[in-house]
Amino acid sequence: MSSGDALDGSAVALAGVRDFYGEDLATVDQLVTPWSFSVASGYSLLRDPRHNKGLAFTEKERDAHYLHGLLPPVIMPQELQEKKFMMSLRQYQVPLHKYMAMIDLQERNERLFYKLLIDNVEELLPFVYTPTVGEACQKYGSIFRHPQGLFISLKDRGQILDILKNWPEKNVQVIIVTDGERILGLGDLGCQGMGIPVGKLCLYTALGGVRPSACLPITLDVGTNNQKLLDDEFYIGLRQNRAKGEEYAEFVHEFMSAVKQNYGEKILVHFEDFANHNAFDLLEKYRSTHLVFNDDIQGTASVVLAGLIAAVKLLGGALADHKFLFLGAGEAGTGIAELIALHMSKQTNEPIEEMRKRIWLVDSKGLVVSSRKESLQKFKLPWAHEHEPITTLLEAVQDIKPTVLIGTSGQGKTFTKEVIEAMSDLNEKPLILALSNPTSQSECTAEEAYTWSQGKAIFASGSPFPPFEYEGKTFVPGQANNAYIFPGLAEALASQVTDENFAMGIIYPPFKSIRKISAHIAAKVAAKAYELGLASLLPRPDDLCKLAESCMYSPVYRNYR
Ligand SMILES: NC(=O)C1=CN([C@@H]2O[C@H](COP(=O)(O)OP(=O)(O)OC[C@H]3O[C@@H](n4cnc5c(N)ncnc54)[C@H](OP(=O)(O)O)[C@@H]3O)[C@@H](O)[C@H]2O)C=CC1
Ligand SMILES: CC(=O)C(=O)O
Ligand SMILES: [Mg+2]
Repeated sequence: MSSGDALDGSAVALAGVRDFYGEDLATVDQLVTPWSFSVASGYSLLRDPRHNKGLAFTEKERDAHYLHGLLPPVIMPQELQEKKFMMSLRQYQVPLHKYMAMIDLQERNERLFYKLLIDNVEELLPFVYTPTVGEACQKYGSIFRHPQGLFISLKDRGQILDILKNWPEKNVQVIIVTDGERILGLGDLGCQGMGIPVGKLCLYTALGGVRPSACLPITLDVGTNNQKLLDDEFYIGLRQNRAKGEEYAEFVHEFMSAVKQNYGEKILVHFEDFANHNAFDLLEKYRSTHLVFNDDIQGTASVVLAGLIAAVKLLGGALADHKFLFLGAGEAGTGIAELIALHMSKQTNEPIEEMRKRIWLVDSKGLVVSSRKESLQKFKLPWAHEHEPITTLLEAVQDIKPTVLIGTSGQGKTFTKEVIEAMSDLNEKPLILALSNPTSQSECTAEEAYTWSQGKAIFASGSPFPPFEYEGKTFVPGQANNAYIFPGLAEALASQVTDENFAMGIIYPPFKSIRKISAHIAAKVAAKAYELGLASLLPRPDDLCKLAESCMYSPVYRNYR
């Protein structure tokens, strides 16, 4: 196509956003891809991950699809394949090897991959997701085998719509896009950040039940400022420094326009792991024209609020009785802080400005206070309260006297023994959330939180920690990770925490029941949509939870005619 034509607003309006197949009069001047569809059989069926069943093909299917001779005689049902794969996976000692084995399986046999992930979610999540996915991104160039999403680089300017059309799935419903600048707490990983949208979309399917073909991972390669990667002979991205300013904005705008033109108004664009100097602006810029969601700002806020609502049940009192101190005043920190303030304002009928006064943030320069206003980024301004400057976290804890301490700094080991002890001196049950990922960047470990607080802390973390025994009592740390929610409702998640969970000090329900949790959250979201008159499925089904469960992707092999 002549690239510019589809990109301004008027062309988008004319072009018929749903014309995937190039059949509308409005699009006659545009080039289209000549798609053809055929039934996979024989060797190509075995090489097609979406339809491959490995040794599970029946005699009848082997007859009908020209598979005889291509497989050994045995017919192995999916359950036995699953058992076999789990046995071999457990042999690997190195987490990255488990990650690679899982990715290989996904590329070979998608349904078996998801069956494994769904049935063994607590065991496998740490490999497909944080912490291992962080290491995978750092080494993505060396372990790269097959592309699992779209790489759109600055070289593709003017042709982004064409690039989107190269993706084989037409009915995409959700895109997770990153530009790789703030990958977990590991910083700028450039094009190698692709592991994050790929991993997160696996969770949309495994945890949330969204079909895999509806999910599209995208990395926008605008360069990297990570010199180590630029010098790495196996680096897979553009070897240049990051585009910024207008060049960056125009590139992202072409992408956002092309996405809507190709997939329609309802496509969800989930922004992930952008640096905060772009993340807030992108959310603001596109929230009125696109269905956008920033997981680090909004998803994290929901999950943390859910944990706090549950924790308050354990502690007694109301959320507004608490005082919050954050280490880290970026996307996650200010996103969570704002949702807490909103929630407290709703609960107390007090203005949000009053509620914000109960929340304090520390950044790399110390406590965010009004005397710093001139030099603060916009998203920190609501938190710049009147106070003397304070430079260290320990002093901030001693002075502010928080009941809740939340780590969103991306800096490991910053909740020191002194900090945890100070929290424990101040509170009978200090609530400590070390949210930074991966494990290496966690503000403290579960063991440190429980030991230094002498078993008093209620603790949850962004990456998983195993249960820890302290003086004969077993503490099970919860995982405060946006994986629970990617768009969802905090109250719906909090209501899933049972008395049994509370008894172990957990403020999040276990991941093993995640599909039930997701259905419950989806039902609450749908109920809200009906309440607001936004739902299109009419009449309203009686049991929204059952409906949500019935819509979920099932990884069970299908029978072929
Ligand atoms: N558990 C979960 O679900 C989630 C976890 N996270 C994790 O949270 C972390 C932060 O992410 P995000 O908020 O997006 O990142 P940002 O870069 O937006 O924010 C980081 C903040 O930490 C501050 N900071 C950095 N170093 C220090 C230090 N030594 N002492 C005090 N403050 C410091 C920065 O200060 P300054 O502003 O001065 O630079 C900034 O305010 C990451 O590790 C990420 O993995 C993120 C989203 C979800
Ligand atoms: C979990 C997540 O989104 C992050 O650490 O960035
Ligand atoms: Mg993230």
